[in-house]
This record gives sequence, C-alpha cells and structure tokens, in this order.
Amino acid sequence: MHTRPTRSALYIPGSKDRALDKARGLPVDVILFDLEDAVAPDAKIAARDTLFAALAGGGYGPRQRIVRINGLDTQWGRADAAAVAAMDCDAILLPKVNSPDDVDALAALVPDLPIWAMMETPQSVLNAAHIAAHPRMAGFVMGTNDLAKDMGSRGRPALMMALQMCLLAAKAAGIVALDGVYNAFQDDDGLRAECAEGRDLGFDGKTLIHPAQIAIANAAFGPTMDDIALAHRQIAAFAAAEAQGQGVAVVDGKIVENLHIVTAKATLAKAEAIAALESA
Ligand SMILES: CC(C)(COP(=O)(O)OP(=O)(O)OC[C@H]1O[C@@H](n2cnc3c(N)ncnc32)[C@H](O)[C@@H]1OP(=O)(O)O)[C@@H](O)C(=O)NCCC(=O)NCCSC(=O)C[C@H](O)C(=O)O
Ligand SMILES: [Mg+2]
Repeated sequence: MHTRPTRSALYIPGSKDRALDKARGLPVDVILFDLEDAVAPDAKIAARDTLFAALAGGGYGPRQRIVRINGLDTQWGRADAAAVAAMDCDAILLPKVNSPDDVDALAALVPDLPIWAMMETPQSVLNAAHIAAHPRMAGFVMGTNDLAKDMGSRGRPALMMALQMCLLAAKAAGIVALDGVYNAFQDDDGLRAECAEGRDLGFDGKTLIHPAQIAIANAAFGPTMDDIALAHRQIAAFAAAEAQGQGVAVVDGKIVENLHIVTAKATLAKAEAIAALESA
C-alpha cells in the first residue's frame, strides 16, 4: 500500500513564477512541476532555471514534488533530465513513454530519483505491465489528452479499456496510478463525476490543471467519515467474531471476512496519512 496521499496532483507550468509561488499554499497532495506541455517552446530553457530556483527556495511542505521533463527524443529532454537530477524534488515524470527501454534511458541519466511514467500512447498501454514492472517505476499518470489524440477517439468511454489496462498493470506492480486531467476546469459537476468514476475504477488520485479543482479531487479520493466509521465497525465486529472462533462477521447485513479487514485497515491508514499531511 502507498502511504503518501495522492488524491490530487496539480500541474504547474515550470515557467510561471507566480503559479510556482502560489502552489506553496495550496492544499494539494502532489505537485507536477511541468517543463513539457504547459511551457511554450521559447520558454523551455529558462523554465529549468526558474524551477530549480523555486524548488531550492522550498516551502512546498510534505507534498510530493514531481518534475515532468520533455521527452528524451526532443531537443530539451536530456538537458531537462540532467537539470532535474540536481533539483530538490521527489521524482521525475517522463512523458510519452512507449516501452521499458524509454525508462532505461532515463534511469541511466538520472541514477537516484524514482521515475513516474505518462501513460499516453497506444504503445504505452500495450506495454503497461512491462513498464510498471521496471525496478525504478514508482507511478503512472494517465495522459488522456494525448491518448485520445493518438487513438483518434472522442469521450472518456472510448478510453476505458486503456485506463483499465494501465490500472491493472499498476496494481499488479504495486505502484501509484493517477487518472488523467479534466479539461473543463470551470465545470465542477463534471469534474466531480469524473473523479468519482476514477476512484471507483481504482485510481489513487486525479491529475488537475487548476487550483479550483483541488478540493473536489481531495474529497472524492479521500475516505469519508462514513467510510472511516464503517472500517472501525468492521474491524470491531470481525475481532468479536474471531474471539468466538468464527471467520466471518456481519455488518450492516453484509459479510465481513479477513480480506475486508485488509481494506478497512487501509482506509484507516489512508485517513491517518491525510490527517498528518493536512496538519503538517
Ligand atoms: C488553465 C489555465 C491556463 C488558467 O489560468 P488562469 O486564466 O490564470 O486562471 P485563473 O485566473 O483562474 O487563476 C487563478 C489563480 O490561480 C493561479 N493558477 C492557475 N493555474 C494554476 C496552476 N496550474 N497552478 C498554480 N496556480 C495556478 C493563477 O496564477 C492565479 O493566481 P493569482 O494571480 O495569484 O490569483 C491555468 O490554470 C494553467 O496554465 N493550468 C496548467 C495547464 C497545464 O499545466 N497544462 C499541462 C498539463 S495537462 C497535460 O499535459 C495532460 C497530459 O499530458 C495529457 O496528455 O492529457
Ligand atoms: Mg500529454
């Protein structure tokens, strides 16, 4: 189980001082500092220095700080990787990964940081299990815009198989899986529905493009008070059943077995990790 909360992961253009500063006070679990698509080509080189200085300045607290570089097949990728290796961050995110070979190439340039992969090409989806199993791989981020572009598809239902293939691969390898962005950043109801869908599929959180989306993602991917209360009741009921030599308890008319206790304990651990993050 992953102990650090990843309910919300906000992209921040690495070129924008104001947004980089604003992020220090945002209640987001993960910051995706972007050198790729959020940065215009003529700003990309300067963005490395801007981002280096922002991270060196600190103030991001216990949030995970992940830097997305440009692809290694672009004119900026290799220098981005070298720059990120010297930055004060928690992980590096590689876009448009196609295969474990792409991860190997980055691993050779950046020996120490955990690597995350943007899953956003048809090849990445077909190779998801091998990419997830790479020893340096720590998390998947779905790139639903690029995936839809490459697929020539429209709408989320068309991406469902790809989302689930990547999820299966991530779960099998025990790495984090974050859902793609919701582009209509002023449509709260639409975001809420897509967060609920991603959570129910099994994603660990949602990637975001605007601060106004954070609260909705945090609410959707965090345990509710009802979830926490149910977990406590399940644990208590199962302990009582075990004390009487039973392997099954009943709570709210539903059976509770040992496997449900694993989930209940994971819910409580997640709630504790969120509380610790929010009080830090
Ligand atoms: C979408 C935006 C361009 C909207 O920006 P703006 O018009 O400035 O919004 P607001 O005026 O409402 O902003 C209010 C304040 O919030 C700050 N802000 C805005 N966005 C961010 C952010 N992402 N992080 C931190 N702070 C942010 C503004 O500076 C305002 O602050 P203040 O002036 O103090 O009031 C903009 O939100 C934006 O650029 N978002 C990021 C876009 C992005 O990162 N795109 C790339 C990632 S998505 C992607 O690549 C997906 C994937 O690869 C795929 O294939 O799917
Ligand atoms: Mg993309």
